[in-house]
Amino acid sequence: MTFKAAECTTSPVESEYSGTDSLFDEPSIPAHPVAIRTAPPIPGLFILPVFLSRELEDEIVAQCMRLYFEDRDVNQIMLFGRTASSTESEVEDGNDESMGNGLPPFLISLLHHLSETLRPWIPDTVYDLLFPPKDTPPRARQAILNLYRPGEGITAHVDLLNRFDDGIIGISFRSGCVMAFQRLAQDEENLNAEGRHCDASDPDVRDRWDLYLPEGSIVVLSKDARYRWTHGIPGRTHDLVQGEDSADACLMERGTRLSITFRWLLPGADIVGGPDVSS
Ligand SMILES: O=C(O)CCC(=O)C(=O)O
Ligand SMILES: [Fe+2]
Repeated sequence: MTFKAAECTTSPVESEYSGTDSLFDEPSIPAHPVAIRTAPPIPGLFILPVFLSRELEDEIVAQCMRLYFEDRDVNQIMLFGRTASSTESEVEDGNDESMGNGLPPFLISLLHHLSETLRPWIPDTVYDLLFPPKDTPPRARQAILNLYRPGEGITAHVDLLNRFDDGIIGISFRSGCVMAFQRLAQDEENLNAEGRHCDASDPDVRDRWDLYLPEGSIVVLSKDARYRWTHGIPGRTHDLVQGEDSADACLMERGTRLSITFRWLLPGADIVGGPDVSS
């Protein structure tokens, strides 16, 4: 039996975990949690209910493949912008220097698009982290392009604290995947100290959440989601995901996924020294 993208299981998946033998004959799908489609209650984590248009997605993927991945055996590209600030008139004229100065024009256009798209969906405080108001001390942006073949993922990590500032935007192209969030041990200790961990009736008190990032989706990591939880992508060929309109879980086959992640470099971190060991 093969699974097509977005094909749903015919039987509802009743437990939180898929069975290893009951639903599927082959390929065998290891047990893993059913991923949710809306942001879990992690402060600072947002997944937008709007997606990139197919045309924009096609255009960006074509540029990335042609410029960075075709004919090269690489799966990650880091691009660094230049430190820039902008004046009010530049912002008004749409020539906002801070948007992505030094990054390739198609990524600057994408940032402009994101700045419009994100505004209605996230609180102002988070929006300002991503698209700072004028007079904010200048910083440089980094764009990281990751290409994942089916079965590949990224180890759970917190983006480097001494290199990147708060406010991260991630966009998924061509395929969805599950992003798993795990509470850091230190945060768990805080919860225990507050007695919240003992409250089994509180469905929000969990140490792990699996969130599905569909193709064309935009996710924002800030505050706790950026600093107090790890994020990672389990290396799998299929993801078990909450159904869109019903409670039934769907088995989603992964295709090759390109992600673009925008982050702010901390002052001084744009002087790149050694290799980035953990994202
Ligand atoms: O591919 C993604 O969406 C996540 C990438 C990521 O977490 C990173 O590069 O730090
Ligand atoms: Fe990351």
